[in-house]
Amino acid sequence: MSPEPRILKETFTRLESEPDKSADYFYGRLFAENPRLRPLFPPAMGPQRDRLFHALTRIVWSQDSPAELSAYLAGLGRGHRRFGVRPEHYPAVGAALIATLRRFAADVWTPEAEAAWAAAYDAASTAMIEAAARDAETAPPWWVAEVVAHDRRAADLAVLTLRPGRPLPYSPGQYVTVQTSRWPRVWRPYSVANAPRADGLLRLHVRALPGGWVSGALVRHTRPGDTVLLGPAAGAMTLDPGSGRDLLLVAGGTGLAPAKAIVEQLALSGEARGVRLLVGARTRSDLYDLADLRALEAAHPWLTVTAVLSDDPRPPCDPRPPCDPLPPDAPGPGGVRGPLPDVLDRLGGWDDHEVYVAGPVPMIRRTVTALQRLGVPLTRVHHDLLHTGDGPDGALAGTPGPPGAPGAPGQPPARSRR
Ligand SMILES: NC(=O)C1=CN([C@@H]2O[C@H](COP(=O)(O)OP(=O)(O)OC[C@H]3O[C@@H](n4cnc5c(N)ncnc54)[C@H](O)[C@@H]3O)[C@@H](O)[C@H]2O)C=CC1
Repeated sequence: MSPEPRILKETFTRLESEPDKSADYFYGRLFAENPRLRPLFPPAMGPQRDRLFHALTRIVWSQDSPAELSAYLAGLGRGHRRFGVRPEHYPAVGAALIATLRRFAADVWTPEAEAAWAAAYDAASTAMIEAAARDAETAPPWWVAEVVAHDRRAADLAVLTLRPGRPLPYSPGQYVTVQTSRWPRVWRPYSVANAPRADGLLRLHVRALPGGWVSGALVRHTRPGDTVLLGPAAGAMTLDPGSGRDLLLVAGGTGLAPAKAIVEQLALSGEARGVRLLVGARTRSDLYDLADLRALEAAHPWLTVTAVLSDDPRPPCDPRPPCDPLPPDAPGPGGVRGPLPDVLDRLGGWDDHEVYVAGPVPMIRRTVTALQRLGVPLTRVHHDLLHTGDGPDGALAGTPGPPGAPGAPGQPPARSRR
């Protein structure tokens, strides 16, 4: 290893040990010296701190993997276009970052450390600026989209259909960020729930979180005819074109959205791959899309959908067929009881499958750990740790963790709906 990554990691650990204080110092300094930059940031800075540390962590720990670092920085550069960030803003951020490191890593700070950070920041900002410039040649910084349908499936859940004013390219499994007129400069990630269509329509599954700014606005205060802004598509939870393996899709709650987009992609492509979709919900009434899923299952013999209820008051059953089915009033047979990560081993062998996992962050982490225990190589487990954490203090734009890792360092805990 060249000395620079070692120095970056050693000094960065000092910031990691005091994340709140160092982030406060960083932003305090940045805005005191550059007040014109404050309007580029959202009103509540708590979430921004998480994003800063997440990005720095990725940059520092990817120094030894240039291809991964370069892909990450390109995405970051493209994503920053929607905030109105311009090339001339970068030096001020770099100066505040180095001042923060100088202070919080004082015990290990040397001229070599200063030079290593200056070089790393210069390389990172150049990569971001260049990626943003390339992106600007073909894509807008954001898309204006009209809400063409708003299907309220429950008091706290809606399926929105959006029509972007111009085509928004994405792959099934990816997410877009959304801004509503109620909360300027506040963006939250939502997975697209359908494969790309000729008419360009996108569907989003949105659960209003308690105190959720954007999710509450989208579920309770949005009507057909309203407009929202969409950021560019991102995320690594996409089908591997080189793999013909059967798929296991593990979807918790609105984590169903990307799984459904992948199912639609396979239905359109005609690829002959078996797909097992496990749809996790707390209770039967939380299975907000089961009727649609049963219709897909009836239309495609390669698809098996199994509902998994974690908080059902009735006792669990043995899920091996013939399993105690969901009661007759449920929209279909074959339900299983238990937490999603815990039922995996009872439902089959997955070590030869390609697995996609989406849902609450703790569920993803536990599922990835369970799959690892069951012998699935981490290179075949795909997830994005998409964390809406919607609200004044809980937002973190979804960013993928390192391939196969159950959780990227620096991720804050998920907020529970309970
Ligand atoms: N690409 C992705 O990963 C996506 C993630 N999401 C996230 O999924 C979440 C969905 O929220 P809701 O619909 O309210 O889901 P929910 O809270 O109703 O939970 C859905 C399922 O996850 C399980 N679960 C929840 N917490 C768990 C834990 N700590 N350990 C194990 N299992 C757990 C539940 O038992 C249930 O089966 C949101 O946080 C959203 O940000 C949503 C869309 C896409």
